[in-house]
Amino acid sequence: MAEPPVLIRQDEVEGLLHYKDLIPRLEVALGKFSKLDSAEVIQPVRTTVPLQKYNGFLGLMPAYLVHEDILCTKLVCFYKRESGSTLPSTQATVLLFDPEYGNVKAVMDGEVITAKRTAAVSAISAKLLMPAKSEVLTILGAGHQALSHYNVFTETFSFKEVRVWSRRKETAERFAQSTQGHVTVWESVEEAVNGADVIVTVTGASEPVLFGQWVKPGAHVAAVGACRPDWRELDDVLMRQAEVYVDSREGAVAESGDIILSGAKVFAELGEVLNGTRPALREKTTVFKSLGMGIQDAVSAKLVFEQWKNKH
Ligand SMILES: NC(=O)C1=CN([C@@H]2O[C@H](COP(=O)(O)OP(=O)(O)OC[C@H]3O[C@@H](n4cnc5c(N)ncnc54)[C@H](O)[C@@H]3O)[C@@H](O)[C@H]2O)C=CC1
Ligand SMILES: O=C([O-])C1=[NH+]CCC1
Repeated sequence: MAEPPVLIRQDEVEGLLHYKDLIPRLEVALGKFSKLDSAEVIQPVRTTVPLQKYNGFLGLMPAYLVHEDILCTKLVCFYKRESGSTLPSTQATVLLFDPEYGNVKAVMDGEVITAKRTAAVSAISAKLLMPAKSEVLTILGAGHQALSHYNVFTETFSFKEVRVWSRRKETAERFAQSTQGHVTVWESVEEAVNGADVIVTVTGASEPVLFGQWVKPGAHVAAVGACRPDWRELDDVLMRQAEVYVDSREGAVAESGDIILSGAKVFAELGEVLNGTRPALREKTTVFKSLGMGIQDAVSAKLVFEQWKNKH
């Protein structure tokens, strides 16, 4: 009979999941995904169950990586929160299975995984697409994703200046106090992104907060929020003037309001760039529209479980 699943708590996941291990595995997984070989990677577009009464959704995100034999699903609830709300906007749990028998090997916290794998994929996009000499990073939003993006972007690259904007100045100030390095707080998005080489949008907005007219030509935008077909973070001008990269085309055309409502064309998946089948147009203005993928959770969960087993 199978062993009962181990339970891996949030603080343990935090200590076990490191960007230096995670980024190379995510790059391999994204590349495999973009080869569109269903004998290698199986990942349906996430199923969402609306929670109308609470302004949220339950997302089911299964994935199977055949060669690595990783079978996993994440269950994630995400919500549109009013300004000043203290309720979390994302809650997640990850289940790692034994694919041969079907038993669950591990149940683990999914919040750290979601924060770190999303930020790591944005860092991969920046590595491929940001201008060669990038000095200024602006983060729009000051929540969980803002912090994980700050951490991986400052660990991976050397920006001369990091700026933050949030719709409440106090939140941006609290964020700036919580980071290891110096972060400047800006009161308007227009000023915060002026001259920025890399812009990360990690807000809970459902209307555009970043407008193309403010974005420096050639800048790279990693757009992480707005993951419903009627939600936006970026305006039509930016979406149409930029070369648009995505994690999954199938996911993007089903779920991204920024893509669907602007009519922007998807230029490439990150995995296609990693595979060398589509170019990285670094000299152009680029948007990486991130929606999040089950395979990203799957490789993260495998890594956490491996590290956990090494310690027990
Ligand atoms: N692409 C992906 O893989 C993932 C995307 N997300 C999305 O990333 C976004 C940020 O997530 P978290 O940092 O976990 O949330 P959080 O609640 O910790 O932070 C959200 C931030 O956005 C700001 N915000 C909320 N509503 C806003 C509005 N209408 N206009 C401007 N700013 C607003 C808040 O003040 C806060 O600074 C959310 O949209 C979430 O759904 C989350 C996980 C994965
Ligand atoms: O990939 C993910 O976990 C999510 N994408 C949008 C909200 C949660």
